Amino acid sequence: MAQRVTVSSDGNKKISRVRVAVRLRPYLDKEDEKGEGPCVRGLDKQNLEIVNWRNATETVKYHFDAFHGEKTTQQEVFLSSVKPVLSHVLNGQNASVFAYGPTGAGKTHTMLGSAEKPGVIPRAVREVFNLVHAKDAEEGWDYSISMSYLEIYNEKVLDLLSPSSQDLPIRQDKDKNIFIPGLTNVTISSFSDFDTHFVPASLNRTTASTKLNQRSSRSHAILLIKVVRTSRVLPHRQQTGKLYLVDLAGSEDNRRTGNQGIRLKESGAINLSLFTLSKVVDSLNSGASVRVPYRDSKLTRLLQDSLGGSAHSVMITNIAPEYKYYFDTFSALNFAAKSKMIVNKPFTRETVAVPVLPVKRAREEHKAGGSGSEPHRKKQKDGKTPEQDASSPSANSISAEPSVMDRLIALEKLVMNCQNKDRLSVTKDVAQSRKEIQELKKKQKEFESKAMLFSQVAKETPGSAEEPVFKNTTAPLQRKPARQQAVVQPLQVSQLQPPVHLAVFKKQSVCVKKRELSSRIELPDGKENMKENSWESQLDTQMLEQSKQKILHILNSGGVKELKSLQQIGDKKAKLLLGWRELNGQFTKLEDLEKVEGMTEKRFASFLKVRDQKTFCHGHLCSDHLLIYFSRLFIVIILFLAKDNKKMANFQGQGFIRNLPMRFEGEATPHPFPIPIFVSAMVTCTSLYLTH
Ligand SMILES: Nc1ncnc2c1ncn2[C@@H]1O[C@H](COP(=O)(O)OP(=O)(O)OP(=O)(O)O)[C@@H](O)[C@H]1O
Repeated sequence: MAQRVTVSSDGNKKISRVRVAVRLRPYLDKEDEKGEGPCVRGLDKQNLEIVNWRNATETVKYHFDAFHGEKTTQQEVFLSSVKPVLSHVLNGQNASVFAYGPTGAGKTHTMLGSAEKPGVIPRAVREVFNLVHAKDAEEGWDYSISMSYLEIYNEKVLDLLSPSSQDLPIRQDKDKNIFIPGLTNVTISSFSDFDTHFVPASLNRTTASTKLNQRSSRSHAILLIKVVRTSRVLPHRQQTGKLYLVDLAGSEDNRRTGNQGIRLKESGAINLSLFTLSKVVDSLNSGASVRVPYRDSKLTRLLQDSLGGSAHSVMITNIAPEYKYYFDTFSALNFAAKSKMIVNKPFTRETVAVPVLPVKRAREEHKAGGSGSEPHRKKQKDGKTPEQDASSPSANSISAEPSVMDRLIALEKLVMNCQNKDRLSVTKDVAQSRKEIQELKKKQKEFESKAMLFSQVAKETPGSAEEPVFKNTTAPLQRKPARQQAVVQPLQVSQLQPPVHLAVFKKQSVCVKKRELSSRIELPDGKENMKENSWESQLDTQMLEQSKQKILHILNSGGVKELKSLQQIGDKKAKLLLGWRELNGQFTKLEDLEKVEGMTEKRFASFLKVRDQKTFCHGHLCSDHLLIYFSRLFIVIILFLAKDNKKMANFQGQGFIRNLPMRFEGEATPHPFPIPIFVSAMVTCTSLYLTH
């Protein structure tokens, strides 16, 4: 009996950049759309250009690993973009191919294809079998191939090979491999065997008709092909390579898809997971110290290995030529451009068989009910087995040292099995065993107390409990410093536009009104007042600017929770905002909000109103405001003491002391005693402060 121990090391990890290919689908047969001409076109085998929406006379150019034009065949896409990564799977490494792009752009066509034009999935599986057969003869390895097939629908992981199963959990083992306990894993011995399982399972996938696609995928589908090869000679090295073939659901603009009800809910889940995918790519590009939000969606959790992980990855971005897809195409190309910055570190996963002490067998027998002949992992009737945690004792890597409990059980077995010995020696053995058992129990208690102590320390250590398990501490990612590799010349020009000044904003609140007022009032000695007035306006403008920047920051980088912290933004609106951002990129100004679906002009106006009120009442801004009030009070007192009733009248005219008692308003004769006035002014200022 032997058990398997992991021997793969970090030493053989080489850097492998995510390969990004773009595929342009041909026009679908609507003659009127062809008349407009395409919004995007290929320049050569790696370059393409798209019309610049900011300036229609210019184009934005992109460079990728491969560009597949509308005439490219399924075979050509497979040969140039997919075939090169397949050989790694036979060497115990992971590889993934995923199709990305807007709805109706040809992802399913690329991945699945049709009977006449088979896509990447059937071609890749056939090729894996071909490679295995070619290798089989020449080397001393035995190969075993198995498959799993799942979809992520409305943030639920569903087993397509076992459709009755519920939402499955996603886990990570101690070697940082992602796996799904309970997911069906069926052994396949030939391509036709694969077909037998795959075709009916594909029919289980959730699809529906939308305005943009008759048969739109409403879920992300992931096919996993696992290749395990075992050396025929001792120590029976075993290498496990996984191939993920992913057909993502397309990003959707619901104004165009016409989605409602359940379709709208599906669309929300799709857009949200694609948005998280985009955030993951951003985090990976911004440096090793940034937390990568893999856990924010099931999709990114599952693709963790393919993005910044240990897989050889290929992304095929599908785009459409029609103008109605323009913004989807533009944002898909930007996503593709930033994805090619990501580097992975593939390595071989290998285990070797090591002999197990007989006591280990005793333990297994004990677990299996004592029969010893029953296999530990039960096979289902049809050869399907649920996936196991690679770190569990039944899987690959187990500590070679038998536990105290194992040894206890083994001792007891020894005692039970010695019926042929004579009584004396049995008694002697039993006494000896008891002694040993006592010692072992003592040892076990020691271990337990140490373990408890250790877990307490771990809890108390700041950050240790919060440390995300997916964080790869052993292999820091290497990334190029430059973030943008796409050649985006016209965009760069337009990005140099001067920033929009706050003063031109539609709803400008108090400060602008004041400025207008001050310019209208004729002051006899206006110089001082103008100065004071502009200083205040400046302060107000700064506060508004700060508030505006804060809101823009939240709009551009916040998740649903942060967006909901904004006034007037509820759960639904937050999701719409995220969707808008996913499709159109960053909000450059608050007015962009008006373009978001469901944000009417009226709602936008009330959003701004609340924003202005918030600016003046919110936390630290209030202290600035208080400062203004007390400065005003100070000026009023000086004017009062200087008996300058005229200036005071001007001051009042501008509403600076609007709530002060009438008698303060510059009487014919100055007040003989200023203290009551001062007290009254203090009370007024405080009440002003509180009421704001
Ligand atoms: N390269 C191509 N050649 C011919 N037809 C294509 C090509 N790409 C896509 N199509 C056709 O375009 C239509 C939409 O394609 P497909 O269903 O693959 O889009 P999708 O991106 O998967 O959409 P969704 O995200 O909504 O599932 C289909 O009828 C498909 O046959």
